[in-house]
Amino acid sequence: MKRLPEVNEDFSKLYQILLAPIRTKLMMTGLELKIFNELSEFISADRVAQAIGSHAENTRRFLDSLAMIDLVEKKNGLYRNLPATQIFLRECALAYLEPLFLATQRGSIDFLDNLNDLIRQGPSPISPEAADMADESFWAVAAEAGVGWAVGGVSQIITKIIRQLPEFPSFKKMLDLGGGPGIFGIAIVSEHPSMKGIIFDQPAVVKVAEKYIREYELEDRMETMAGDYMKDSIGQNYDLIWASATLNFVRHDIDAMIKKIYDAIRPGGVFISFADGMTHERTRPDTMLGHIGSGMKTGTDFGFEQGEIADAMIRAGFRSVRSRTLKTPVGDMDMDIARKG
Ligand SMILES: C[S@@+](CC[C@H](N)C(=O)[O-])C[C@H]1O[C@@H](n2cnc3c(N)ncnc32)[C@H](O)[C@@H]1O
Repeated sequence: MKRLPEVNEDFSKLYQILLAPIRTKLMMTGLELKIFNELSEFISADRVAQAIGSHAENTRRFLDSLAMIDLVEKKNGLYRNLPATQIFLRECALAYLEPLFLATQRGSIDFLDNLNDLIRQGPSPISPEAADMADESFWAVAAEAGVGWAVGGVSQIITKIIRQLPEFPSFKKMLDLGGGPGIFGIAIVSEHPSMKGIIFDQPAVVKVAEKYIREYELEDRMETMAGDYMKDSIGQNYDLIWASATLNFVRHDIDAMIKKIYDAIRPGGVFISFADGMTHERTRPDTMLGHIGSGMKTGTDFGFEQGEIADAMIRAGFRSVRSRTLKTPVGDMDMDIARKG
């Protein structure tokens, strides 16, 4: 008789990894069908099917699966959005995440379609992805997609910290460097009674920021500046420079960029960087998985290691740097607060 092998490990984590794409497919299909728009109140599968013009039985099966992955709840045969679904996945929601999720799917998940080839052969010498990232219109689309991550909770996390800085009441002028849609700059300026703000980004991108400045009725206090922050002037005499998820693009020349930021800040001013800070030999946080595909395709490692930016701030001459890791819905991010003497 042959005995069964002895098994002391549990493979449930492996099975969850296997099922993960099903979860993604279900949520993204729910968004595509706009099914969450119908589920603000408890409703039957038949009525949902009528509303979206779908097959009744398969709609019921689909709704059951959405309940399995905790996007909706089911009670007495009726379905309703759970709170996060109601806030983030309904089309009319203020913090609607579909554009962000679609961009992430394209840039992080679809990028892995040829993973086997990428691992065997390395990046292609002519990488359309690298060309995309060098194209400002790519970033204009990314700016629209990025609104959800800033509006959907991250702005609230960062403004809570910034408004408590002892210097905050005396701030007169801030710069949101590489600000994309400018939501963080808008959120910070909105916390202050009089501070003015400038959103700096590439020409096509600041058009998106201008739209949001108008939407949040801050035209009298906010403006944009277009250019390449490595080559062009970024202005001067700022009390606060805020740079979120952007210094990655100048990681290769971080000292020059941070010196430029240092010079643009008035004495006593503050520079805050908000960026990834990888740990455990570049294996944490796992949310950096989103960058695996672009890294392999373009042959670049954009991700910062924890402390890399803080060290560059000290080298540039900042008097002090305080760093903290913040939990955000898209993973841990490091905030480095540097003060100029
Ligand atoms: C990932 S997005 C971050 C946008 C925004 N700060 C946020 O956190 O949502 C990076 C932004 O940096 C901008 N950027 C990258 N390199 C730049 C450069 N050399 N000059 C100006 N903007 C740049 C891009 O156009 C893009 O809007």
